[in-house]
Amino acid sequence: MAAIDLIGIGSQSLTHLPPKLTSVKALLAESPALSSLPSSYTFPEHRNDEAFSDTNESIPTLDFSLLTSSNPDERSKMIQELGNACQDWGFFMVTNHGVPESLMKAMIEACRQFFELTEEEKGEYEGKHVLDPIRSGTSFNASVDKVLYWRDYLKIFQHPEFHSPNKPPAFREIAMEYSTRVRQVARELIRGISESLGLEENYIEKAVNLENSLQIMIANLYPPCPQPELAMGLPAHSDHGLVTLLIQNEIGGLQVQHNGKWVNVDPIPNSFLANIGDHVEILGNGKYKSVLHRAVVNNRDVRISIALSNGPALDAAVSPASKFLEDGRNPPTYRAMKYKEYVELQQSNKLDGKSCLERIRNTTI
Ligand SMILES: O=C(O)CCC(=O)C(=O)O
Ligand SMILES: [Fe+2]
Repeated sequence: MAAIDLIGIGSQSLTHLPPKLTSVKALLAESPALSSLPSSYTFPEHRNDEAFSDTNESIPTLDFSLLTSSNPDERSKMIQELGNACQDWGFFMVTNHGVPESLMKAMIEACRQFFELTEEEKGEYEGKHVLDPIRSGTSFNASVDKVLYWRDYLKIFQHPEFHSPNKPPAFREIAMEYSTRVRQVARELIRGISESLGLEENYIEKAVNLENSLQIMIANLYPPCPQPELAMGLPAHSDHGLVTLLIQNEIGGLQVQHNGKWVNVDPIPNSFLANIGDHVEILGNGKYKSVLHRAVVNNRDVRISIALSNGPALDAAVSPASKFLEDGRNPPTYRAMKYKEYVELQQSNKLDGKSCLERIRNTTI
């Protein structure tokens, strides 16, 4: 594979991550003419060997306004569609959600500006424990990842307590408004999902103590990569919460598992890409699957994505709804664990291409 010269001024190759470089951004600032991927980011196995969908399948699109429609027929039709989307894909696009496009763009811009801060400024949030309310870093879990991922991140708790970095100055106000609006969309989706599972509309809300739900903003930066086919932005994983709502700048990179094959997802502008997380899979005792997805990188454009993970309250221990256990004939597939412990379990380990649910699956059945 020919090495690609990112900005065309000669070539330079790095085989090791220099000490003290804490982000992909810093690596590229230090070596702007980097033409080959440092070995610390190179995956030995070839991604192109994996099964790719050869059909033109695309994830379903749901019109959010119909979910909140006062017309009961429209609403029940939409609940049915939501249930089908959860069962067939675990992923769907949400349009007509009512969150202003200008706010979505401002949020992406604020995150871009955060990543532009100096390493020193970002350093305040580095090396933190997984339950610290603000943390930034690189890769997924750089202390245990054998090969580093081509990704820098910022993770901030937005609820039940709101947190924000102090810089850039506009971040706080934009994030406060954005996360509040997204939480409203997430709550409606959670109600719809509850109903689509044949449960009371507010069953999930009560079971997970949604009033005190943990909402985390995860901003991901994927700079252009000299040999993208050898690197990975974020490996296959499922999300730990209930519903994740994702936006991105206009650059694609997300791939979703569907029927055992990878499918590229190109979101339509001004929409959310939604997916269900592990805790919806738990609540339905496996009826809806929390689907594996990953982010690949490219050699041209900076990609920014912002995922808002909406989960149970930290101290809620969620278990399958009794309806799915059918008087004990279907034993629970997962053992109950406090969400706090589950988040710690997922975030403190390597992402190994499997869902964290594998770790709490009951093996005696
Ligand atoms: O960057 C992406 O599109 C995926 C991000 C993601 O899956 C996550 O942050 O959990
Ligand atoms: Fe994810």
